Amino acid sequence: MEKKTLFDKVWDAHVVKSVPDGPDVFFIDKHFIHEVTSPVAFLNLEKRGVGVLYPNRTVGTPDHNVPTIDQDKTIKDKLSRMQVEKLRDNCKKHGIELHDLGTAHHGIVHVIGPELGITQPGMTIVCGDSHTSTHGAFGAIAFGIGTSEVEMVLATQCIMQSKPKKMRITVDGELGAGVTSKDIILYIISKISAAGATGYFVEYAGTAIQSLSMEARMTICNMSIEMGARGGLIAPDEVTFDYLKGKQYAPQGADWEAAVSEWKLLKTDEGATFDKEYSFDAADIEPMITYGTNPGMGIKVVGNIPTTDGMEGSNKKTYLKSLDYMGFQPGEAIKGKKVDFVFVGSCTNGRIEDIRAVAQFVKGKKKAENITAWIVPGSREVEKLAYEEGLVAILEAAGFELRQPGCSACLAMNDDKIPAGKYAVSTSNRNFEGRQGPGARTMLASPLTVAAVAVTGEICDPREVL
Ligand SMILES: CC(C)[C@H](C(=O)O)[C@@H](O)C(=O)O
Ligand code: SF4
Repeated sequence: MEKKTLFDKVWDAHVVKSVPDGPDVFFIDKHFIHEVTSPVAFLNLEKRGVGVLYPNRTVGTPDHNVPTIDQDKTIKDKLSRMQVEKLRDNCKKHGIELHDLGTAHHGIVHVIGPELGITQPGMTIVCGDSHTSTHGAFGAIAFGIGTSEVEMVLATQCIMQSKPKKMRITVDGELGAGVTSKDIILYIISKISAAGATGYFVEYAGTAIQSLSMEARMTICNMSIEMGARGGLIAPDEVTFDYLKGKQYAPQGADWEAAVSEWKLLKTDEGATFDKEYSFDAADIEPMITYGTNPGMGIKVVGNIPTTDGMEGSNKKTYLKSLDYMGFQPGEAIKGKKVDFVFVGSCTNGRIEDIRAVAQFVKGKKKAENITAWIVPGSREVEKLAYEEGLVAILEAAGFELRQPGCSACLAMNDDKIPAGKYAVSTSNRNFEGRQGPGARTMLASPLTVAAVAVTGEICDPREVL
């Protein structure tokens, strides 16, 4: 029998029609929409007089540009208000489920999908958003699409897709103390570069990956896109099933049993081949931080910023430009650099385990005076748990400011902007120039490292801060 990878199995099960030498017509099980990339798609449908084919396969939430204070009041920013209102109108008109601002399951689209059990193994999932790759943690094929494809999915529940190449990244062994899944993915990207997986769909495998919780797996799949991959996925296992069991949209009763036995088949066959393979040893991974302006520019927190040795021409120029933006010199240590802001949130690390990790670390401590510390839960559910578990009290006592759910300072489309020239250590996924505000300098790290930085006020090794 033909040996198949997990990716092949899910892909092949969703091809409606194979077009010789052309892209496949590909069926989409679930479609998430948010306020930024859906309005034009709906507008075009309207112009064409076309409806939404399967409204119950689409779920919406406003997340990108919503304010994170006073969410019960009218949104002040005009563009944001218009986009959120458009999303509301479009969902209402087409009978699409919407988790609106202030409702129990509002939040970042990639946080609420898994939380509600909408995201399930073996599914195909799309959203007009690159970090749709997050959902791959469940053994789903999940990827971002453009607005014209959003329109196509709304109208037909299908898109045209050429099958990407397949890559497997295996991480075996045990993680050291203070090393988290965020460090794994920052490490991988630093090794293979921000373009290293371009054209591939990545399967993450190995004992270090299997040992992770669902939330930690989501952090890894989330950042697949930051190394150029179309998406990333992890074979579902007992951890996945335990996470999903009893969730609102997960199958129930006899359907649950049937689903789990199907899901258990979703793994790469022994002997199946990949177009490219990488292997890493978990023991080599230490707490990581980025020093530059793409997520591949990462080093261990105890490391030095690379020198320009061996770099030439435009590469060297781009590298120095990036360091100049960050205000860093080649060869210097990153530890001890003063920081102004910390941001805990986003679809990478804005889930309850992340907030627990930060709260546990800062309990009984105070943030440093030079630090402004923002904590933005990924969803209302996360916010609720953070209150119930007493985490908010701990964080506020330490001097953190809690905001309401949304993308917030991850991309600073709302008022949550880091001022120009200031340094932010952030649990999010992108450190591009101006990402967190014009002129803002972003350094990506794990929630644990961010917590340690909040307390010391400078780049530090969380393993050394008691
Ligand atoms: C606004 C949206 C289209 C964008 C994306 O696709 O990822 C955003 O979520 C981001 O993280 O940059
Ligand atoms: S939290 Fe950040 S990365 Fe995630 S969807 Fe929002 S803007 Fe994009």
